[in-house]
Order: sequence, then C-alpha cells, then structure tokens
Amino acid sequence: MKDFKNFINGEYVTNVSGKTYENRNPVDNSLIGMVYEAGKPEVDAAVAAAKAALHGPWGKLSVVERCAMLDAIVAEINNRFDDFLQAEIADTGKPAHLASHIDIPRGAANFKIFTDTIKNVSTESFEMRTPDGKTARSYGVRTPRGVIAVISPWNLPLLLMTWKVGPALACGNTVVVKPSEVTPATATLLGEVMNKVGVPPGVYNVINGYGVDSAGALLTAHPDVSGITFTGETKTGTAIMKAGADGIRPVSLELGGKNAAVVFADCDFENAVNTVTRSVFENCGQVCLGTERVYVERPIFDKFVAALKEKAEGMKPGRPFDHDTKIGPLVSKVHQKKVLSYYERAKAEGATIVTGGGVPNMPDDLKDGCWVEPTIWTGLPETASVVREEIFGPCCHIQPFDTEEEAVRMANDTKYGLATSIYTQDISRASRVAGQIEVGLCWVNSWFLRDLRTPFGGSKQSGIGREGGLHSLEFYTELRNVMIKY
Ligand SMILES: NC(=O)c1ccc[n+]([C@@H]2O[C@H](COP(=O)([O-])OP(=O)(O)OC[C@H]3O[C@@H](n4cnc5c(N)ncnc54)[C@H](O)[C@@H]3O)[C@@H](O)[C@H]2O)c1
Ligand SMILES: O=C/C=C/C=C(\O)C(=O)O
Repeated sequence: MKDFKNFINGEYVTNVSGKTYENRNPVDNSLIGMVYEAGKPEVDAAVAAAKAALHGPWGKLSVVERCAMLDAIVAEINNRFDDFLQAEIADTGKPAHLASHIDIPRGAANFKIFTDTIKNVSTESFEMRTPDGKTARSYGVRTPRGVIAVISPWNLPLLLMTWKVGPALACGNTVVVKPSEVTPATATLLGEVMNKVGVPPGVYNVINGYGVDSAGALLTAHPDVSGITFTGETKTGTAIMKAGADGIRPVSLELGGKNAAVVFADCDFENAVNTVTRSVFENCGQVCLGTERVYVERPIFDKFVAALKEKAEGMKPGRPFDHDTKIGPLVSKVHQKKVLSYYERAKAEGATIVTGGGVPNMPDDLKDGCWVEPTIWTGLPETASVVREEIFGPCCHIQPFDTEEEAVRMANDTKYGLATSIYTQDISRASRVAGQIEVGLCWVNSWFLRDLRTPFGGSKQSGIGREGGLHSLEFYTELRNVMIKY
C-alpha cells in the first residue's frame, strides 16, 4: 500500500487533521493506498512556502539558469519514465500504449517547450519625443505573476498538470498544485524529481484533497495566490472564477466541451473513420477534446455508421499492460455511474443503439472495475440530453446532414466551444467551415494533433484564455512598461 502525502517546501508531509481517503485502481477497484487530505494548515503552509520561495534562490536565478533547471526536470522525468507510467496507469487504468505515447512524454515535453519559449521571447520597445524636446524610450519587462494555484483534473493527470506547471516555472513563478482527488500519484511523484534536480524548496508544492470544502476551495480562496489556472468542468470553472474575483486574481480556464466532428462525403473515408474512432473512444472517451457528436453527410451516413460500429466492437477492454487491450475502464465508480446514467437516458429518449449501451462482460478478477461499453447512438433529435450534455465517456451520437450550412448550424448549436474536427478533401470548404465553427481548436482531417507553440483553449463556456507557446506568457507573467526620459 502506498501513502500519498502532501509535498510542501520540499518535504513530504501528512496533515494535522489525520483525515485520509482511499485511492482505488479503476481496473479492478483494488486499493492503491491512502491519500492525506490537506486542510487549512497544509494549504496555508504550501502557499507560504511558495511565497517565500519567490524571494529566495529561485527568484535570483537568471532565465538561462532557470531553464537549465527545467531541462534537468525533463531529463529526470525521462529517467523515471517507468515510475511515472506505473503511477499514472494505477490511478487511471488507461492502456500502457496510450500512457507511454501521450501522457508521460508530454509530461516532459511540457517543460521543454516553455524553456524554448522563454529563452527566445522579446518585448516591445518604443521611442517618442517629449513636449520639452527630449526623448522617452519605453520597453516592456516581463515579471513572474507570483504564486500560481494549479487545479487539475483526472483524465490526463500528468499531462494537464505539467501543461500549467511548465510555463509557470519557466516564467519564474512558484506553484501550489491541487491534483484531482482521484489521481494524486504523478503530481506527488513529481516532488521527488524537483528535489533530485535541486529545485529550491517551496517552488513546487502539492496539496492533496477534494474541491468543495477541501483543499481546492481553500487554495483558490487564499489571498496570497496571485493567479489560478484550472482545467476541469465548466461548473467548477464558474466556482473558481468567483473565488478569483476576491482580490482580483486572474484565472485561466480550460473547461468542458460537447465537441463535434463534421464528416463530408468527399472525405478520405478510411482516415475519417480511423480518426473519429480515436476521437470518440481514446482514453475511454475521457478527453476534453473528444468527439461526442458526429455529423455525417447523408450519402455516406449508413456506410460511416457501419464502419464506426465495427471499430467500436473491435475495442477489446482489458488490463493496461495486456498487448491486446484497446480500451481501459472509466476513471472511477462515480464517473461510471454518471456515464451509465446517460446510457439509460439515451434509451429513454428513444435512441437507436447501434452498439454498446451497457457494461461489458469482464472476467471475474476485473468485474469490480469501472467498465462501460463503447457506445454509438443514432436517431435522436438535437434536443436530446445525450446530444446536448457533456458525458465524458466512450460514446457518440451520429446525425446525418444534407448541406454545409446545416452541418455548421448543428455543430455550433451548443453552449460549449472547445474543439471540432472537419473531414473533407476540399480545401476551400475546409477553410470556409473552419472560419464559421465557434471553437478554440479546429482540426481538419486530424484530431488532437498538437504543436505546443500554438494557442490552446476554448471559446463560449469552454474556457477563458489561451495557453501554449507565447500565449502562456499572457497569464504567467505581468508585463510592466518602463519609460526612460533622457
Ligand atoms: N478544456 C480542457 O482543456 C479540458 C481538459 C481536460 C478536462 N476538461 C474537463 O474536465 C472535466 C473532467 O475532469 P474532472 O471531473 O476532474 O473536473 P472537475 O471540475 O470535477 O475537477 C477538476 C479539479 O477541480 C477541483 N475542484 C472541484 N471543485 C472545486 C472548487 N469548488 N474549488 C476548487 N477546486 C475544485 C477538483 O478537486 C479537481 O482537482 C470535464 O468536464 C472535461 O471536459 C477540460
Ligand atoms: O483532456 C483534454 C486534453 C487537453 C490537452 C491539452 O491541454 C494539451 O494537449 O495541451
């Protein structure tokens, strides 16, 4: 059994309250270990340590020295690749091939991209004549914002947490991380990496716990936190934005989605089927960018539904390290119950169940896991709740369309605006539709293809702000203007 402690000022500590909760493996519901819930004393200590570290050795490092330390973090994550892989897989149950190709490599890459960015960024400079005939030169100086609260979800725990910690540290801030209560392992393990490479105590802190009435709410309310960066549900983002209002702390929010794929009849059919298969079912549908609404042009509708059905039925659920495993479980019993409740609602709303709709038949040793079947529905009106609400499971509804205009209208008919994928070989149509789709991220003939220099984020209720490359500097630094008269 493992203990998941808090990591505060360079040390692993328990808590004053003595409160712990269970961390369970979603593959078979076995107990991984106990997590020490941070209360007010631990949150206060973590924020105090982070605040003090801003003015300690960390704050005195040059950009090049700071980047060298971040490069060492990258090397040490790679050295301990297997430890991170095991920890992430135990918490999430995701297939090893997925975690080893996406989650852990991105954990390292999220530091690397921001050392590249920060070493190469310049600021603007202007010169003007003053009324008394002298000269004034202005230039920008980027300074760290201060103590950054990082609140992250459970679906890609290391990836989404380091996507915020990387730029925060590269810009010279210090952080207090509150990972999801469901997935404490990799954030906690990263503390060992920080100590190993000599990151000063207090620069990276982790407090474990829940959100409401727990570590998350205590952290976001803390007056010494200078900015809050959050990835998670839209309703949690609303609470966090309210918390940020006290003390006028800026927020960066990456929130939920109800993402569409729009498949035109002239697409490369095989690529469209393969890519939509990934975007619906990868990580058991627990990707914020994942597709839950598929719109297919009528001439290829039946063929597309049949092809996606065949793919879904070929996704063998199983243990993460088994070579033939294609799909893992959902992350928790709570989430399994939520997804299954949508499966029931789809039936009640009159959906045609093309495939799935329940719990797969698993061997005895896995029966207690959080399994659900990959599921496809057709035949629902656009007003049905499974077409409107984010489910975050391996499921989608497929709807036919007749015109480009109709497809754009249906894709945009949602309060969310995170991501869309368009499948067509007509480049004019692709750019026309991409221009009309109300999202932060639009892929053409692809999905979740990432260039970490590009702006990442959502529009409408899918978020506020963009992170990635230079765009991250907007949130993680303060831009000061200095004007010199001479
Ligand atoms: N837009 C994106 O980039 C993106 C990426 C991944 C996930 N998501 C979204 O995340 C959701 C799934 O993740 P989840 O269920 O972990 O999200 P969640 O909002 O339930 O929790 C996220 C984090 O917030 C904490 N939290 C909850 N209430 C809080 C409060 N009142 N104050 C402070 N912290 C609080 C949780 O403990 C957790 O650490 C989905 O809606 C998904 O779309 C979005
Ligand atoms: O589940 C959501 C996935 C988000 C991905 C990123 O934030 C990223 O690739 O940087």
